[in-house]
Amino acid sequence: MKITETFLKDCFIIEPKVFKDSRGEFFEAFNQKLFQEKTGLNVKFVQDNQSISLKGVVRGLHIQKGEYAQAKLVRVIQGRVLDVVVDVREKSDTFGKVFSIELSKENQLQLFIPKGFLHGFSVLEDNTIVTYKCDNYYNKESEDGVIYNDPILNIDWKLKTNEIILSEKDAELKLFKEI
Ligand SMILES: Cc1cn([C@H]2C[C@H](O)[C@@H](COP(=O)(O)OP(=O)(O)O[C@H]3O[C@@H](C)C(=O)[C@@H](O)[C@H]3O)O2)c(=O)[nH]c1=O
Repeated sequence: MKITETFLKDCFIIEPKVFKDSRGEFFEAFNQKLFQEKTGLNVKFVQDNQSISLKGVVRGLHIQKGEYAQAKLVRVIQGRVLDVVVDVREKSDTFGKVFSIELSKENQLQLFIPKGFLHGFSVLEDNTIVTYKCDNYYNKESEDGVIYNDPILNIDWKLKTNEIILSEKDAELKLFKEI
């Protein structure tokens, strides 16, 4: 397992060690001990989520605030997404900075997102399955978010404008300057 910190502190790219043989392949999708050794972070995951989406879907940008803040470990088990995070930790040197990475079934990369980040992804292939571990439970009242096409963040979601599919909730999210 190779773990590399992105230019956003505490946000890591994880590349699992894949064992291939005549049957197929095997990899450890998560190993608490190795994760802690290589990141220095003691994260305890309590919820696993999975979504399946059509090409063109954008989910995000989402965050849970306060006592329900969540760190997440995201991977794709079918298809391809552009995974996007924004550092909104008030005292961070990289506040407001965006990081994005393609996660796919093929590249098997994972992104660890610390608490205090907005998170979203655009779906680049039909029937893409995204799964992610969270270190805190879902809490509707703690949800907040920023609209995907915020002019300050100016994120390139790698989709054509006319193919973007949003939930009603995501279409009404606020601007970055309001969060
Ligand atoms: C996120 C979540 C949703 N739900 C329910 C609420 C709602 O009825 C339905 C769909 O929820 P949403 O529309 O919020 O799902 P979605 O837009 O996929 O929300 C997710 O987006 C990505 C980008 C994240 O980072 C996640 O933390 C989460 O916010 O599922 C849960 O029961 N538990 C959960 O943990």
